Amino acid sequence: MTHVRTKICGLCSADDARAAVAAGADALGLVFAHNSRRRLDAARAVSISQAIGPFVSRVALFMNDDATMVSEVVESVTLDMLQFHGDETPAFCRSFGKPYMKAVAMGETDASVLQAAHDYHDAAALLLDGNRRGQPGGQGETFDWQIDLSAVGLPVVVAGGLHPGNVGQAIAALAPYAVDVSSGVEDAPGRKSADKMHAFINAVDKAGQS
Ligand SMILES: O=C(O)c1ccccc1NCC(=O)[C@H](O)[C@H](O)COP(=O)(O)O
Repeated sequence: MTHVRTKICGLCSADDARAAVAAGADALGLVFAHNSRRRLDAARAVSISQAIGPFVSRVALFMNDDATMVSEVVESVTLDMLQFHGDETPAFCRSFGKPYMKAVAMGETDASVLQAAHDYHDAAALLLDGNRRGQPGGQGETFDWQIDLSAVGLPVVVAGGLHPGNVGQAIAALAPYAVDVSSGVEDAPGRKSADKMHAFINAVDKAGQS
């Protein structure tokens, strides 16, 4: 039996954050990327972060945002990890003194997970997302799960187009450390569904038992 962890991304309210914690999420994602429809301002991010209880990780997302903006977020919001979705270099990712996760855009044929694992060898994890390079994540797009991750050497988080009905298949195909979901547990853009979050985490737990 494997405990596959779940990160729920793109929380836009304190109520949704509480519901995600109640559903059993291991980590919650707060989006600060300048090009996101789920982007938070500092005041809202602080209120969401305060609503998240202990033992649940708070992860802040960025995509080609400038260092000053990232530093301001790191200074004003309680966070456990940073997640970078753009062309940020390894030096940029590690420069904020927080553990970080680097996203790899899998929605194109030449995405090399092994190259990313080599370049970002000090990352806490690699997150494989279904978007094309340069496009924002969180669009509900899957990627081809028929890939061999055995040589990656870093924890892998699978994201992109997951929902309660397909996350079991993704886990069976890729045996990831964790899965990450945003659109697949929403009722409307930026509004999470407590029922869908429960169904998603139940499906993850079930897949980890088989
Ligand atoms: O969510 C966004 O708006 C966003 C914008 C820019 C970069 C990344 C963004 N989101 C990343 C994610 O939410 C996750 O990787 C997510 O699990 C995948 O999203 P989805 O396919 O909607 O489940």
